[in-house]
Amino acid sequence: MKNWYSVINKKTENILSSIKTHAFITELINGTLPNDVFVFYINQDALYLSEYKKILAAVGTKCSNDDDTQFFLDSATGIIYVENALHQQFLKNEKLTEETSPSCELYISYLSRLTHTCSLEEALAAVLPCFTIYKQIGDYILSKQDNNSNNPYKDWINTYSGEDFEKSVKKAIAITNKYAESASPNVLEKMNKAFIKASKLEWLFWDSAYNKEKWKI
Ligand SMILES: Cc1ncc(CO)c(N)n1
Repeated sequence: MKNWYSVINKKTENILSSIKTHAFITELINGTLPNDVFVFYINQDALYLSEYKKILAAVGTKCSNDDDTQFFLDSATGIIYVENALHQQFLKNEKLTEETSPSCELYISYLSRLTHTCSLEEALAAVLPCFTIYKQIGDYILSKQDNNSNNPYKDWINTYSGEDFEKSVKKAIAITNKYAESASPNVLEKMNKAFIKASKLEWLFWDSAYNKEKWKI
């Protein structure tokens, strides 16, 4: 199938718009998101990213094309820098937890399971929303900023609406589309499921941060 991403992107428009209208995002846009909620989110995101980078490296080693492998290994390395920057800026002087929230754990575990026990095509489809949704949400938030300099979260906003991230998102889409081109209908169906599930988990991640989700026991 040609241009698989544009088809699945359309199919998941409802998930993207649910993220755009989520209180976490609307309050991030107008700068009223409570600091403790943002800190909870960044703390969980740091825990998420430290596993996600290993997942990207694993996806990279599954690719047979050298350029594709390099891309995922570079993305994994890039995440280490992002993590450190976010840590230093938003988490200094904060009390942090090492315990992943249930939704964070679920997202990491889902990606890890697909990467290690399913086909490369499914793994590629599962990790893609982390790129594409953050790009779309980053651009959306930036488009709603009249005076970005007053927003306490502007550095976070600029990270995901920037050009470097855009290049990387385009490349991730191109690689996944290339594999989809020669995939069977059965594999394409599995790729769709993985992309949809991971997109829902993106929504859940914001929602769980907004509610400062705890383990019930
Ligand atoms: C949960 C989540 N998904 C995607 C990204 C973008 O890398 C992120 N930082 N966190």
